[in-house]
Amino acid sequence: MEKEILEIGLIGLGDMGMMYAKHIVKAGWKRVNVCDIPSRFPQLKEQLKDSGMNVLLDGHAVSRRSDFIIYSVEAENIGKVVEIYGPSTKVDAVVGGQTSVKEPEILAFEKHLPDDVHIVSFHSLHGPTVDPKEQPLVMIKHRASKEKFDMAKRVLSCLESDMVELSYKEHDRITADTQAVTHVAFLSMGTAWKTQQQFPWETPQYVGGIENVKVNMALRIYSNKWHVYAGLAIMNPSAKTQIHQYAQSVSDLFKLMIQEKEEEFSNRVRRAGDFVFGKVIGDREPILLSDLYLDKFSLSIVPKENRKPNSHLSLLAMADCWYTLRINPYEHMVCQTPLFRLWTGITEYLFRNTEMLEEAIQSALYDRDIRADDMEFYSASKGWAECVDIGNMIAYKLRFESTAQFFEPRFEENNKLGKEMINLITKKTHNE
Ligand SMILES: NC(=O)C1=CN([C@@H]2O[C@H](COP(=O)(O)OP(=O)(O)OC[C@H]3O[C@@H](n4cnc5c(N)ncnc54)[C@H](OP(=O)(O)O)[C@@H]3O)[C@@H](O)[C@H]2O)C=CC1
Ligand SMILES: O=C(O)C(=O)Cc1ccc(O)cc1
Repeated sequence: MEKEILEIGLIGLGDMGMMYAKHIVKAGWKRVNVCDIPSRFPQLKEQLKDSGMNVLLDGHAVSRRSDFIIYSVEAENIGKVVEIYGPSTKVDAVVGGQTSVKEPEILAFEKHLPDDVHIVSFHSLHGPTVDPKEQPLVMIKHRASKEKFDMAKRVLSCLESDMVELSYKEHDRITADTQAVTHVAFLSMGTAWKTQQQFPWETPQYVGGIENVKVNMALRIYSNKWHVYAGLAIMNPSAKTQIHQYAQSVSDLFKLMIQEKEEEFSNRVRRAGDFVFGKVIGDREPILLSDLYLDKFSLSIVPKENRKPNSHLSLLAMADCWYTLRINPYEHMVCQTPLFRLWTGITEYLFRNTEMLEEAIQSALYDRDIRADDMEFYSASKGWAECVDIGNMIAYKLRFESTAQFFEPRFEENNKLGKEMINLITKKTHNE
């Protein structure tokens, strides 16, 4: 009955908005009102004429008649868009948003929505091409009665995601670590490869299991829309501290490496490893059982026997950053994205594997070939951290797009492998 009466509205019909709308229609909600910017109205009306969606001209039309309105626009635009359409919200409706960072969204809702509407925000912790089933979905009951919150949960239950209730501040603090820092690490790898005009699949340091994760996930990020990553890094007030520390950890370790200060370097790495992984080893099954699992996801043309050891500066710095900020990544698994899980998985893999860790420390200190790569990685991570710190969206876009262009020819093939890799790691998550 409810599915026939209640009207669900979506403002913003990009990748995520469309994914939500399709699931909601499929679940049997009969009145799903959607819009994108007004200039796309004629094209969307034609394209979606048999979709079961009711395409409307703009956010005013959606807001006036919908009982549950979902904003699914770019984080940098949320303030402006809510300012325009918020005052048209139907009395007693529930309003939510799907942006990746919650503070700007909640502030926009508080500022521009009438007092007689409810606010329930949320965030699917995966991209639009990942099956939402059993992926985390953060639910934020910000200003809502229990009855309205339950209604929002009933509508979103069609995603079959695992709902986690948090406050918006908790959400931003945790995702600064699970998402923003992870992205900076992968973005920096991409920038470093591009600066050297080096394709990692042609390079002997990037052969084998955990290297495949680095290459694949870095390219996966660069194949997506820059505004998603820029928004969640630049607009999240907690992200700056964590990204700054990651770049600082890269810098501190790199300085010790080039000075060949073996004892200090190796003590610092082991201290971080003990703090982050010391207690978990023995207590829980590793995220990645074996890097052999990941061997089949290679883009590499270099035979495995020609592999060269890698210093894994990016992973050593991650552990150092967690240690310095006293962050336990396992406590953040409630907000894990597939990327964060893979990233934590390969870091854990390195630290659990004594031989591999020793090899990484030795190559970090004494392998001069690797220093060139690590120097570029150091400088790329500094550049990304500065860009986020200054908060310049245009600089972020230019940095992002110039590297994306370099890798573009490999996106299609890479994303096929990435999808399989994410399926594998997701299956393992739910077997735990
Ligand atoms: N992509 C991802 O992996 C994930 C993204 N998110 C979040 O979801 C949100 C949407 O991301 P995503 O779908 O990927 O991005 P898209 O760029 O694909 O979609 C955003 C859409 O909003 C539209 N839009 C902008 N202004 C208005 C307006 N005034 N009225 C109506 N529509 C408008 C845009 O239109 P146009 O482009 O024509 O201007 C665009 O179609 C972001 O906040 C992102 O952070 C959350 C989880 C995962
Ligand atoms: O897994 C990741 O971190 C991604 O890159 C996909 C993504 C991007 C933005 C989100 O808000 C949630 C997921």
